[in-house]
Amino acid sequence: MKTIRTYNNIAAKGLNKFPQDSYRVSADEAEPDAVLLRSHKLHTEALPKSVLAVARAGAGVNNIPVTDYTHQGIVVFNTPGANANAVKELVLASLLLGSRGVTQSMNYVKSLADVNDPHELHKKVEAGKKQYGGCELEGKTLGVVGLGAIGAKVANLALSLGMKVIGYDPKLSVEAAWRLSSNVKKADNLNALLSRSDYVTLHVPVVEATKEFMNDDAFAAIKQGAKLINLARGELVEENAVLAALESGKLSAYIADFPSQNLIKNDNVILFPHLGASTVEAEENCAVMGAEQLIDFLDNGNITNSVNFPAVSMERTSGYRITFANDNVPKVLGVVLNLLADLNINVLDMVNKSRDDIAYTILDIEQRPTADLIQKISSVEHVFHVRSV
Ligand SMILES: NC(=O)c1ccc[n+]([C@@H]2O[C@H](COP(=O)([O-])OP(=O)(O)OC[C@H]3O[C@@H](n4cnc5c(N)ncnc54)[C@H](O)[C@@H]3O)[C@@H](O)[C@H]2O)c1
Ligand SMILES: O=C(O)CC[C@@H](O)C(=O)O
Repeated sequence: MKTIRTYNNIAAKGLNKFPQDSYRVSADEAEPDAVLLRSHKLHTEALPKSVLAVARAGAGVNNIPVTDYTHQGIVVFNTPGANANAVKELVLASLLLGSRGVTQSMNYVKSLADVNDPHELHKKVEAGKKQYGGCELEGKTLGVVGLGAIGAKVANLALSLGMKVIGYDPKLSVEAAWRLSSNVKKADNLNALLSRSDYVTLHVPVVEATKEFMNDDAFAAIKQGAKLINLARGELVEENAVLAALESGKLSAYIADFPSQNLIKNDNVILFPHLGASTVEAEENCAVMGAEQLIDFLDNGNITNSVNFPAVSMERTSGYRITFANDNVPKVLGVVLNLLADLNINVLDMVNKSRDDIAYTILDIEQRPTADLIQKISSVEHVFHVRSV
């Protein structure tokens, strides 16, 4: 029986993917084979030695100490694109909330709850509305920082609303570029985007290079009166810089799903809880994708959508499969293959891929691997993980 430890609320549709006859899934597994989680922070927790993989039902992996896990041979997965539509739709709401005084005018109407005379109410509603007039999105410019799964959807949606769209993504993958309308204009650098955009929306991961990249310098470059939407991560924005930009009027609104005390107190900030991906559909998509990736890894050794290991998959040609991970240095694969040859073990199929410092191999062999063989492969210099699956 394989075991999965869950953190957070994982959608039942995903949990139901684990076959009940071969998997036990709960929040209490003490020595799980794998972990399935959402935003729970693993940085301060020691994982049991039994854990082979961690799947993040979501996009951002900043709650997982990925580098440490890589060195422990733990494969970390995420679920790219599975919640992109949910975030795109909340960006649309944010664009409108930032433009039309919707929340403020709703509060004004609520404040009239005790005005019982219909004529008086009508007079007050009509008189009050002029405070909440806004402007339209059509014809305005949206700057999209990060054009991955979410950024591309947001950019394409904004074009359909009649907005002009500028994008900035120095690491844009070819696959992501295919998803993007050719009407999205490319900014050569961040400041070129910031200086031309009426609205700026952030869709990049938090990594060393992006931590607090929206700082005083960025706000100095931003167009006067711009509005900033951040449904990516709070850490991307330097909080004092955003407050100073709001104070000076350089920024006219900040809309985010990462509240803090200082932000809550500011009238030009519109905040939600961390809600970007909280739709039934997104939660199910993420849970299903995360579960399927874990099952394929635990049952077959295949790796899809890992953030630290190479993508490696192979159809099974025999019932006997060995997988191993090693430092990405010469000769390791040759040594393992020689070891098999010396034992007269025929290799039926094989795939080997590398990513940065890590190499990963799947070997289908003609006979059941013995514990002694697994031990011998484990002992090969630079091999740090071996499994018979
Ligand atoms: N609020 C929420 O609930 C919620 C939901 C989903 C994702 N997110 C956040 O949004 C982020 C993006 O999600 P995604 O699914 O689009 O991820 P993604 O990996 O598909 O796209 C990220 C894009 O950012 C680009 N990028 C990286 N560094 C950059 C930089 N310095 N400048 C410009 N672009 C850069 C990458 O090249 C990539 O194209 C996630 O990492 C996560 O933190 C938040
Ligand atoms: O799980 C969630 O609710 C949020 C997920 C989101 O932040 C992500 O990075 O995908």
